[in-house]
Amino acid sequence: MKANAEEQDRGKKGLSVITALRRMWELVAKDRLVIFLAFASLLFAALSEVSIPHFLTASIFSAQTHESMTFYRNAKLLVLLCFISGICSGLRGCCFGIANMMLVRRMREMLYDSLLFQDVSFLDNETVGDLTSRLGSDCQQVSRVIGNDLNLISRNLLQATGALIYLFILSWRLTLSTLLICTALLTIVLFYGRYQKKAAKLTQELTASANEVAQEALSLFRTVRVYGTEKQEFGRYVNWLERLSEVSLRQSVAYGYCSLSFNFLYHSTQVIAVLVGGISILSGQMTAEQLTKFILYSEWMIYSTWWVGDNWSSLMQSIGASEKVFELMDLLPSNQFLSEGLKLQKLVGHIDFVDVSFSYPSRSMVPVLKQVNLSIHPNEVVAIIGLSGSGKSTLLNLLLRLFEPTNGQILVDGVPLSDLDIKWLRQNIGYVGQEPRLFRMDISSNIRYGCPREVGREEVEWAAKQAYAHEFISALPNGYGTLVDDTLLSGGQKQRIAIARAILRDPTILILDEATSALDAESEYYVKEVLRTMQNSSSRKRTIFVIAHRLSTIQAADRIIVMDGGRIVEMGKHMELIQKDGLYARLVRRQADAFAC
Ligand SMILES: Nc1ncnc2c1ncn2[C@@H]1O[C@H](COP(=O)(O)OP(=O)(O)OP(=O)(O)O)[C@@H](O)[C@H]1O
Repeated sequence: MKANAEEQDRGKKGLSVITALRRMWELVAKDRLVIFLAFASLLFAALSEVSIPHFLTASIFSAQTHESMTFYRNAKLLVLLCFISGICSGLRGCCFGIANMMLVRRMREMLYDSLLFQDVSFLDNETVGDLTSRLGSDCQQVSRVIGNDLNLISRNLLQATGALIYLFILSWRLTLSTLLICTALLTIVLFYGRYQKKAAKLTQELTASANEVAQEALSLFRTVRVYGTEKQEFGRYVNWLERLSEVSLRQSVAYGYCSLSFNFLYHSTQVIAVLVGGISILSGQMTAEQLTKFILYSEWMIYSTWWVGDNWSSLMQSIGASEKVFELMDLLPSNQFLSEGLKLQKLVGHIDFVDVSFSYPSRSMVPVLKQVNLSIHPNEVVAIIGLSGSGKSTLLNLLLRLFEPTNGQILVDGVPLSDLDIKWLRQNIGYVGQEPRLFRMDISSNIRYGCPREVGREEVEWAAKQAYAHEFISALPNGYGTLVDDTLLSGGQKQRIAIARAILRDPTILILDEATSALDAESEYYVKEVLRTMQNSSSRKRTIFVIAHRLSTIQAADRIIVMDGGRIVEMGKHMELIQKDGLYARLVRRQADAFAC
């Protein structure tokens, strides 16, 4: 409890600059050579740049006093300094750019890796739009830290320090006035930086929400069109944009105040320098050359101070954006990936649900499964039916270990599911979900997707034939090489590809979740045939679960399980259940009536 409270407290305060920079350093430390080279070239470039005004003024005044030797020496040094600063600046930019690229790449890699290994329930609390926004714009914003912010802060700090030392040598009195002005400027810019950090966090959140709304509407484009809600969706998006504009407006006003202060203070330095310096020249305490150098270096210093502050506020924005990214990166992977687990020599396909109860983490008070007891024999074909929401898919989700039972346990070949190597088990399960989704790749790759072994073209075609998908695939312009995505094929075609994908794995356990619901009557007949072939195949037997609303498919099962309100209420063969005249018989009658109508 205490640790939790501390964590929350830290979350509220936000990430400190040091902690954020340390985290970023850990990400790029492998390539520290590039970073050292970047800082070394930054040092040389800054030192040579800060020396240029001195030699520039010295050259001009030595020419005016006809000291040709001094003039040529200064001019040569000036050329050399220009070369050094040019080469080192180029090297600095290149090295910081590389470091930047490495930082953003590793950040995205680690964030994506962390997201992919979360529990399935993680997505109940986070939205896809928000997460892709973290991966995209937030990581991009953080990438400015090394290549831009730190680079420019260090460069300007070095130059300001060099200029300050030089100014003190020239006139400590004048320097104190410049220093006072710089301190005022820095205070203003630092306050502005703090404000920017907060504004950046808010901007990230609002951008993520806007993304989320747009992603939702675009992915449900057909629904939006059919219901004519384009204007409504546009309004939802614009609502977030308006809030974003308000924040940007406030940011712009703050920036305006900051620029105004800079201009005022900058010109004050010049006026003070000319007034005090002019009096000093008149009284013979200073030469015109010294005053020129002073004005050049004080300008340099005030500009550097401004840039340090400006880059500091940009750094604050980046750190603001990094908070949620690091938070997500720090999430521990799902327990399933933490331990190795057992791999059985051979999976037989005997499954026991023992007193299994379950409620979804996002609705922990609502029981979805209540003390389910069920024993499935190897090679048995089990059909699960029941009213919508009775818990059929949930039961099979638990077998796939997408969620853990709240109570009770599931045994596979007598071994608790939680003790098994889940990756190995899933390799032995073929799964066709309620709404099979296809990846944006060719059909052949879609069928091969996730297959644990190398498969050739013949095997892919064989699986497609088994799923009665070969014919329509061959009729496509590029056959198995046709690029598809989730929208290009009909529901039934997508389901047949998903069935081919499941068959290709040669699974011991096959799960078809409403696999026939999107198929036409002819395809449904073929799928029934697939089930029958698999059941009767002499070489390979499988335990098969089918959730289907079409009773014609279910009748072929060895056993029918009827669920209601998270419990198994009936179990048996078709005829037995019809004679029992319970829920199953009612469902059959209801479907028969529906067809008669
Ligand atoms: N991720 C989730 N978070 C919270 N509740 C959920 C989640 N998924 C499903 N539920 C709830 O669990 C209950 C059982 O859902 P389930 O999908 O298992 O039913 P089903 O019998 O397969 O229904 P259908 O035949 O309509 O697919 C439903 O009340 C549903 O609202």
